[in-house]
Amino acid sequence: MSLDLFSSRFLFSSGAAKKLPSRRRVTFVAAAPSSASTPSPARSQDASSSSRQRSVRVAPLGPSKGAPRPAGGNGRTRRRRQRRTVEGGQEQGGCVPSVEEASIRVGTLYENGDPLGRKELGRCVVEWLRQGMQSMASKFASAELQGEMADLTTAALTLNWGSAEGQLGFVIQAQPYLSPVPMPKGLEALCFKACTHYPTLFDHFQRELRGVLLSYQNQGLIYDWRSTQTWKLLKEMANSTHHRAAVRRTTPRTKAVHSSIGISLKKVRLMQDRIEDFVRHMSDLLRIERDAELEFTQEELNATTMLDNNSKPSKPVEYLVTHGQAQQEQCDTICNLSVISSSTGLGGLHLVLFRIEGEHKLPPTTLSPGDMVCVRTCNSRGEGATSCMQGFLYNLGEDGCSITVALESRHGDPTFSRLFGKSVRIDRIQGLADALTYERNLEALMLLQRNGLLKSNASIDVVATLFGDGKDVMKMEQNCLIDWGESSLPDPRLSERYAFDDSQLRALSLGLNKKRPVLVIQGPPGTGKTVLLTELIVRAVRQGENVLVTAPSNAAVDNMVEKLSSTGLNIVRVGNPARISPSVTSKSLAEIVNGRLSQFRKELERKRTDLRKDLRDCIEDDSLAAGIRQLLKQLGRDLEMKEKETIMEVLSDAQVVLSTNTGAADPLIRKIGCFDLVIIDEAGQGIEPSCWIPILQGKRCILAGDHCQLAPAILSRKALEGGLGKSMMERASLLHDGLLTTRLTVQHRMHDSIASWASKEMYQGLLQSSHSVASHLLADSPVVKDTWITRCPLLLLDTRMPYGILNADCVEHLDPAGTGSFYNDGEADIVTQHVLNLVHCGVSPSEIAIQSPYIAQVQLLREKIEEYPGLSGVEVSTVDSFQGREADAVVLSMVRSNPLGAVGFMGDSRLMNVAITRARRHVTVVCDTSTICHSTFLARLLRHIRRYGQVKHVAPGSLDGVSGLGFSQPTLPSIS
Ligand SMILES: Nc1ncnc2c1ncn2[C@@H]1O[C@H](COP(=O)(O)OP(=O)(O)OP(=O)(O)O)[C@@H](O)[C@H]1O
Repeated sequence: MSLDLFSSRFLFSSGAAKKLPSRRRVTFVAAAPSSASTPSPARSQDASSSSRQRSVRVAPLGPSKGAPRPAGGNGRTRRRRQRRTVEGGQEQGGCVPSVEEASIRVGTLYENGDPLGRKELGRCVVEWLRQGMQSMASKFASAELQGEMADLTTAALTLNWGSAEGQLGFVIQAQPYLSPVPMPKGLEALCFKACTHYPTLFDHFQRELRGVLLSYQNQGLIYDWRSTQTWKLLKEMANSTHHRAAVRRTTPRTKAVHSSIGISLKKVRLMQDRIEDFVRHMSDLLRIERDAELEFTQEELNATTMLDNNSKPSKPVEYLVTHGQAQQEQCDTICNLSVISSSTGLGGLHLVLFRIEGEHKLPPTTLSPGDMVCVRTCNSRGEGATSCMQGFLYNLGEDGCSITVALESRHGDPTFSRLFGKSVRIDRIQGLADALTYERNLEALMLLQRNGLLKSNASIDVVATLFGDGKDVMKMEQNCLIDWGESSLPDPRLSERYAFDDSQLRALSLGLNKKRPVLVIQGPPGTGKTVLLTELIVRAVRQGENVLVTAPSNAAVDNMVEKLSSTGLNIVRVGNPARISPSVTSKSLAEIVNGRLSQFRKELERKRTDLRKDLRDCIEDDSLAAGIRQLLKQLGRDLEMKEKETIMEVLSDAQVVLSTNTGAADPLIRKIGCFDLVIIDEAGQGIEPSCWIPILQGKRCILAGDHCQLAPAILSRKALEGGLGKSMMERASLLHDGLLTTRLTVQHRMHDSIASWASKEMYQGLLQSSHSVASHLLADSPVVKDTWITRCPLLLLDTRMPYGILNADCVEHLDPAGTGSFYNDGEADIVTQHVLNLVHCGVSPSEIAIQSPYIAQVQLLREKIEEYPGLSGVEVSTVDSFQGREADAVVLSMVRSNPLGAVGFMGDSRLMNVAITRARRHVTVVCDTSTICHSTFLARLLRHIRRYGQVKHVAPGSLDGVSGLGFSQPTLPSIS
């Protein structure tokens, strides 16, 4: 249906409404009233001619380009939009609507829901509408007075205002009454929008009609305004289903928007529902995992060997509850300790000093600072008598008799007081269920649920992005609240440190966009995530942002601290001092604060000494002594106060704060307030609840990592299957068609023969090698001898001899400690011999890393390597703990050798991906190929090495060249 408003013929002023030939085709001539309040036939011609100037093609179909949008969006955007429209209108000249406006299809406008609000239209437009509608209302009301109502009613009913066509008819009828009223200058577009909007017009008309009728009633012209024909007719229309449907189409409730994210409240509620489901599910999984951890912890504690029932508790054996050689890797225990003193360390930790009873020294122990320990009192047999108190080993005293443990005392109740005067035992337990971590994860979920979508939440854009749907994200972008584009870099190629490749530059540019709430940097091994993050942090600080950097593990955080140390930024590492790597302690909060307080402490100590001396001198004088004691107490309080002040000073001055994900819940960090940017490194390795701890403290976040490398470590199968093992990074990278993610594609670490295996196996062949590293070898270094080994990027040392013979020394053994770990003595010998060879060739020990997925093998290898002083500096570690790092030469001991072909951990593609890709120039895999090839994944790796590298059959201890390596030879024959 298309109606030309000004070809319409409907003569109100005649007082006789003509019956319309058809409801589908309506033609009117609207005679506008002589004045705003009393329309008169005399002025109708003028009105009609003036209204001709703004002819409108009415076509109740879909909206056209340039049609005013329905109310919505936030005020700022709307105003901007209005301004733009108004400016456009002015260009067309004064009150005359533009051609674009004139051809607006008002079909959707006239029927489009709730009235445009007073705020939206502004006072001038509302006044303009009021005048027009008052004039129309007066016309209706005067018809009632003049007894012409019957005709009017007929006209109205014919138009059937309650129907869809009727609404359009109403809009058309209103035009002649609005035309004579001059539009407020500069607001023509808004007036135009309002005068074609059925609910708005109806709303104003109704209000004005009531006013006019009321004034008639006041003048005594009518008895009760409510019982007039006119009003009843209007109410009838208002109650019609069509009218209601038109108004209901966009009800105010659905149109109400969240003022921070510009999304309708209805959708925000959906988002909140999603958050609540997520929080409920994750909390359940955390609880399941926690139970599994507790069970495991209990088993570990129970497994701690006690003294034999029949043995006499004779000293000094009882100090060390011995475990088997292998068992020491899992659990080490020291008994017969007494509490000497306690003091409060930074962050509210209670540092408790224990000393071995009597004149004895501490027994040899594998305990080292940072180890998680359980502290209990014990009886003379070493049996635990109280429940376990968790803590960390802070340090082992240089006197060889003492040990300090940092115990948590979060509720102001130092429960360790019950340890005083008792015999205490300390157990190191790996995988001890950490109550604090669990509580912090749960707290983060609770905060997400409670505050996630609150206006006051700094990270609301991040929450909305991660829990909204595609349309929500688009809406936020349309409203200019967020921006997914790249920021313009001053000169991206002028990095002081690296010539970044294109994918790195793109990530850098996206990461510096302050309006981007979430960026996922997905980077395969060696693609420069760590160096990129370093650069990003430097530049973010330069653009005025303060940054919180976290990672799931202490090792990964310390890795970032190391990288940032050389940038000149003011960085602070927050966390338990016992768990911070010694190489970065200078950047730890405790160290910095201690440094700043050293003078103050010295001064305070001097005052204390003087006061104590005074106290001794006046011990007789009670009041004087009491006064001195007060002063001593005051000194303690002063120190405490000064410590607090200094901590806050250091933290608020810091441009970058670093901690683990769970460490970010530290009240000291929370006190700093909101960060501009939160960066999570190794994000693929952390469980999602832990990532919410830092994320909720920042305005935007960057997750960097690789979900093809190590995943979060989950103990419970049920929790794993429930999704706890899926990292936030993995989830985010699948959201909104990959909108949040950018990929790094060029690796700058490995020889291409090494990288091409990872590329094929894990990255669909998309990982390219930078030219600068694609062919680099050990032999390229001027200090390394040119031998066939140093010219070989991939080497397989096969413990299975040709014709399937296996050396008896090279079979796997289960750890007798019952840990489930395996070791392989023969393989350990071969690894050691090979490393010796590499060192003989000139490879620096610090550039060699030995890895194995089995802790028992790692322990064995450490012992073997320690036997050779020339090998000191060679890193021996589990694959997990070497993630994020690199070495020129990597030697991997696979351990498994059994007739069943069981490969255990080795079949985990992510683990192998990490293990192999740590190497820059050379990888040696030591294994029993006949066992390993039972895994198709590993068989492909062996094939790859055979094709691009060298294979040798080896036996341990063969110094005569039987192995083919000639281990006794310091220099090896070159293959060239
Ligand atoms: N643009 C570049 N130019 C030269 N070298 C680079 C560049 N980017 C990264 N590198 C080098 O590549 C190596 C790997 O970088 P980095 O450790 O940052 O990678 P990563 O993605 O964090 O690796 P992984 O995930 O395996 O830990 C480093 O030696 C680094 O110095």
